[in-house]
Amino acid sequence: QFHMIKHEDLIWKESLGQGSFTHVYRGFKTHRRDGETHTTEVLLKVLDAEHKNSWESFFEAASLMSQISHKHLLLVYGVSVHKSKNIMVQEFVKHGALDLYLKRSSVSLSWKLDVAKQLACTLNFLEEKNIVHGNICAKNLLLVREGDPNSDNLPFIKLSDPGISVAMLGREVVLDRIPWVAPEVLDMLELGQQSDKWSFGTTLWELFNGGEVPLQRLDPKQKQQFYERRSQLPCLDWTELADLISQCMEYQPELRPSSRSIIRHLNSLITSDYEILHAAGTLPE
Ligand SMILES: N#Cc1ccc(Nc2nc(N)cc(-n3cnc(CCO)c3)n2)cc1
Repeated sequence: QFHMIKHEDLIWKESLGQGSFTHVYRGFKTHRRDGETHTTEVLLKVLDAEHKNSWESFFEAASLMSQISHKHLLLVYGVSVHKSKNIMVQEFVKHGALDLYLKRSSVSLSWKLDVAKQLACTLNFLEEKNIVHGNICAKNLLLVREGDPNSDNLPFIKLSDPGISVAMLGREVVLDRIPWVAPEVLDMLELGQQSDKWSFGTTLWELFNGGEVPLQRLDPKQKQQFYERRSQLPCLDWTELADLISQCMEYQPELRPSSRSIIRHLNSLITSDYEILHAAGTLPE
């Protein structure tokens, strides 16, 4: 169910960082069509050699993304296997991962709210297809278009592939995914429809906290205790949004809101008055 790309058709450029058990590089893929050679800029995601036994999960994640197409889902061109290297070839997204972008840039409240709505629509699309992503986080949101503060053209994001499934990762790595991984997944290592809602809540927190890494200073043990004590992330000063985050990060999966009600909640948030008050430094009590 995959387009196989020949290794010699790949051109490797600089390393762009890493995910769980993977390294990512900028690159190009060449393909010939009616006698002409075309090159397309791509993102090359390489599975680390020492984790090559996770290659099924690695490609399963990619095939999930290529079986369905949606404007907010990253395009996967195919895979390339060469000697012991497993490579996923995906569209290169101009502005990279959202977590880094948020750390570097200041964006308006309406910018953030628009990104949140795009992610909520994507969550709804996946829910209607009964597909569980399993790794929703700001690092896996890619910024196709920046949108600029002055004019009103808005940002555009795409959700990346989920990567190696949480069931294949070691306990240490799963603990380190607290607070994105839903509490029930930690126990039974089984992803359910509702677990994406929890991760959505954490991603909203990242989005409205300037890309700050939640619970960054906690070690795996303390992160485990965070869940054992049913703790919540520090709440934002925008109460209506903080309410949505805590609804999504409800410890009982069945109490989390449907993606449709998440969309309704986001559409009901008015940024204008809040933005003015926030700028003025006087927050509504
Ligand atoms: N400076 C800069 C810059 C960096 C990257 C991109 N583009 C891009 N496109 C993708 N499809 C995936 C990623 N990507 C980045 N980090 C991961 C691993 C964590 O998910 C995936 N980056 C564009 C500009």
